[in-house]
Amino acid sequence: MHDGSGRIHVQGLSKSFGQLPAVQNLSFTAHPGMVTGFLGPNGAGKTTALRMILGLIQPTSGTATINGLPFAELSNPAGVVGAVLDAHGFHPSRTAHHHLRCYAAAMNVPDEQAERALDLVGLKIAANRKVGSFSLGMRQRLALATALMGDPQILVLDEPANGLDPEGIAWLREFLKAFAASGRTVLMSSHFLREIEHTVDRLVIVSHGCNVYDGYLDELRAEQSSRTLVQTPDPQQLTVEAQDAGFGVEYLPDGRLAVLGTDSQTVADLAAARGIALYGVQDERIDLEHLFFQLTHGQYSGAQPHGAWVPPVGPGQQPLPPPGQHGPTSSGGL
Ligand SMILES: Nc1ncnc2c1ncn2[C@@H]1O[C@H](COP(=O)(O)OP(=O)(O)OP(=O)(O)O)[C@@H](O)[C@H]1O
Repeated sequence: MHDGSGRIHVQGLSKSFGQLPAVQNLSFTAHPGMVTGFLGPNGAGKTTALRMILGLIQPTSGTATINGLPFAELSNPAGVVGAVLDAHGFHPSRTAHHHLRCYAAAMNVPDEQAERALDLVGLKIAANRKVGSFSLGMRQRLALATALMGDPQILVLDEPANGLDPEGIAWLREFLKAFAASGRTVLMSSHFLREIEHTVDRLVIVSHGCNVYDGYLDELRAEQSSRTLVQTPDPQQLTVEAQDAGFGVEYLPDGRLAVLGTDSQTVADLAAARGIALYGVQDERIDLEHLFFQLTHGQYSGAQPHGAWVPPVGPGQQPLPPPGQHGPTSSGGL
């Protein structure tokens, strides 16, 4: 159990490469005891921001601190932060075990840490195989094992699910949740919301280098207007009752009613109390993927829906405001 002090704090962080503003005025905090997802389309600036947090590149302006200090000033960096930015670059003829023992020597930690780390990431069975024969998913696990060698307080992971099969993704999810539940901190990037939506507690969404959302995933869901879709032989009466109860109502082309801002139980209770028959009632699932597309204002090429959904913001129009108080944290535009 860690003491809960592992905190990453990013304040007004910016980085330009020549004329290109890769990261613009980025601010957020990754808290202990939580998995924070750092989400954005390709090229949104995630890796650049993570590299600044880890002291690998200098910001153009702003600060990134870990436990209140820039990474370079941490007295025991491997014991504070374990990072995976890239699952390549292993020596192909070294075994996984040999690779980790080299790290153990470099980090001045006991060799047993190598076995422990391999065990933690489920690679013990491949400990004596040469890394050159590893799949991308196995390399991801080995990279994670390397990051865990110092028994760090904080994990910083750039696209850790890349190359993992569904079983590997499920394993990673449980691993990271357990890591955070022990009072430690996870900051993980992804460009694919569905991949991390069951893993993260908080979300920082970036687009074109700027924050467009910073808050809890549950709040993001809750702030979206929800609808309950209802099939009834008496839509007019249900409309009157729903409106009297303060809910908006829309008529759908298929004959159903959409009752706005409530849930199926409330609508069913309302109908039952007034003796209105219902043939079907269903909460509309909030499609976070569409929401992500909306927030990133079309920068997210991977979220292009299958021809059915049209982004709510057209060229030249103002972007829709992000939800609630977690709205735009930068005026840099979506
Ligand atoms: N060293 C560099 N020199 C010049 N431009 C760079 C450099 N590193 C990143 N960039 C540019 O900065 C922008 C942000 O890149 P970055 O890799 O941080 O995005 P990302 O969100 O991590 O994307 P991806 O999901 O594709 O990895 C991109 O336009 C990229 O081409």
